[in-house]
Formats: sequence, structure tokens, C-alpha cells
Amino acid sequence: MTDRPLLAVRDLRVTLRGRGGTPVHAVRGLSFDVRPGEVLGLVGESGAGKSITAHTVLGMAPHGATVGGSVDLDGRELVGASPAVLRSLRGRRMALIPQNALSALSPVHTVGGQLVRALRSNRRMSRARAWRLAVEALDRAGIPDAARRARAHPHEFSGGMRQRAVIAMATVNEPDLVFADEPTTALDPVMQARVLDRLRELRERTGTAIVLITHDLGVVGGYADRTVVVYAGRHVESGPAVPVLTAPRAPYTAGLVASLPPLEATDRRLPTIEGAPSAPESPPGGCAFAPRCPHAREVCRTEEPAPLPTGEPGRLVSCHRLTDLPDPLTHPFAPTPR
Ligand SMILES: Nc1ncnc2c1ncn2[C@@H]1O[C@H](COP(=O)(O)OP(=O)(O)OP(=O)(O)O)[C@@H](O)[C@H]1O
Repeated sequence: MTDRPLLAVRDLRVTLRGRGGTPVHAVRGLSFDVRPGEVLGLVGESGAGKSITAHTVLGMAPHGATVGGSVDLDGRELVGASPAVLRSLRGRRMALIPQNALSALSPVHTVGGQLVRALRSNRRMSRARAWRLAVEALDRAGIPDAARRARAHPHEFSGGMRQRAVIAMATVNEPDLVFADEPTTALDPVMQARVLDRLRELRERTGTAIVLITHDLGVVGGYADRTVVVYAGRHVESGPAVPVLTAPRAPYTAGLVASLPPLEATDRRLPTIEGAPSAPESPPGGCAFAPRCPHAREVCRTEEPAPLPTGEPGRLVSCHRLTDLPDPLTHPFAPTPR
């Protein structure tokens, strides 16, 4: 693994058209890097802008979206790139494992046939060789009896198998970068672990970098090297995953961590973050988390905080109160010096 980013997202801004044409500010100046071969956990509550970020990087932002800022994939600027260029990069250099596995598979073709098509649209090869590679990819993704199952249609697969078939599909061309959007949300815990293990194996075998999009901090702690916490389309905190999760510095991260169930059973009620995120149609002027933050001061309500280095390697925190709150901020609702 090197420090040179494979993907550099800088000041990404994505505005969508909501109901009646109202602008929806889904991503508001987000910056982060993905390094070659790493697993990066992109975390935040529902609506934080995680999926839109992934879709935009892949050149698949919703119709009518306005995109600003820069997305650099290995030296190539993707914002403003032509649909043909983006299409040629998808599959070969970067791929998406979408939230809904069924949406990624055609109901009318066999699973193996779809993999063959994905392979042959990127490289010249015989059908027989593509079929062999397709079966291998399904086998590696954990589909039992892959040679036979390759001839089946997606509806003949269980939910977990379908998800693994989608992983095979997204990774069959061994792209440099895969966005896995909530790849385990619909699965039971055993199947979740299997799917995540397959992704980890893929990274180890091919050096593919994986952006794991999730609201599950447990998944990030268990599988990611680094993490970026986002809130209302903006950066909150980023850095090596375990330090961010065990010693959070931003009140929002601390709130997320505090609301995680502990490993041992407990009768204690878990703290939750009070309130709801602001509507993306009307983001507040200052820090988006200020209306819910027990530590907010006047400056938080008027100025958006920029990411600041904490002094720890690779760690950035966007919080006006970074230097005067306890480190780590174990409990966001604990009394702090005023
Ligand atoms: N096609 C669309 N048109 C208009 N607004 C959209 C569209 N898709 C998403 N949004 C809005 O953009 C914001 C960001 O959505 P996004 O799906 O990226 O969030 P997310 O963090 O991935 O959440 P989740 O975990 O629920 O998928 C939300 O407010 C959402 O309602």
C-alpha cells in the first residue's frame, strides 16, 4: 500500500433536483482520498450523501445533478469527463456493488451469461474462456457448485447468493476501485460476515481498493483500514479506522460511537443523538451538526468548520471545538468546560 491516492475527491459538491425542482444539496464540499489497496469505510446516517458520492465518482449521478469540485482517479479528472470515458472506466478501473443486488442483475439472463458479457465488453476473449473465468469468479465469491449455478437465473438464488453474484460481477474485471454500497444491510449476521470476508479476500488477491459505504460502525471497525465520517454531505472526521472509532474527536462521531451496542449484554439504555439531520434543501449556515450538538457555540452556528489536522498521522477533524474539547471525546453528552 502506498500513500499516493488512487482516488482524490476534492471539494465535491452535488446538487440534485428535488420535488418541484427544489435544489437538494446532497454533497457539500466533501474531500477524501482512497489509497491503492485500502478498505475505506464511508460512514454516516441515512441521507448523509454516501451513495450520491459513490454514484457521482462513477459518473452515475442522478439525472439533472449539478456536480462541482474534482474527482481524480489515478491522474485523470472525472468531473466533466464525457459519458464515453466514464463508461470505459466503469467495470475496468472502478465498479459499484449497489445497495440493491437485484437491480444490478438482469432477470432474463443467466448469472454466468451476465458475467461473460461483463468480461467480454472489457477484453477480447473467447466465449469458452470467459465462461471459465465467470465460473471461477462465482466460485471465489463463495457461490457453491459454481459451474452449475452459473447456468441459473438470479431469481433462483437466495438473497445472500445474489449479493455474492453481484460482488463477482463488479469485480470480475479486477478493477482498481470498488464502491460497496451497504453490501450487507439485507443479510443475516452470518451471511454479512461471509460477504465482507469475500471482499477482504478480493482486496488481498488483486489489490483492489474498496470503499465500504455503511452506517454500521461495527463493520467499519472490523474491516476498514481508514474511515471518513460524513454528515449532511460534509466531512466530519477521518483517519485510521480504529483510532477514530475508539477515540473519536468530533461530537458527531462520538455520538455515533456511543449509540453502538456494547459487546456484552447490558440493561443500560444506549445514548442516542437527539434530533434529526437538517433538510438537504436548506442546510444551516454553520456546522450542519450544530443544532444537535451539545457542545455547539456561536461560531458553530455561523461558520462551517474546515477539516483540521489533529496532529495524529492522517487524522482530520471538522469541528470548531477540536482544541478545547476532551481528547478522546468518549461521551458527547458529558459536561465539558465552558
Ligand atoms: N435522485 C434523487 N433526487 C433527489 N434527491 C435525492 C436523490 N437521491 C438521493 N437524494 C437525496 O440526497 C441526499 C443524499 O442521499 P444518499 O442516498 O446519498 O444518502 P446516503 O448517505 O447514501 O443514505 P442511505 O444510507 O439511506 O443510502 C438525501 O437527502 C436524499 O434524499
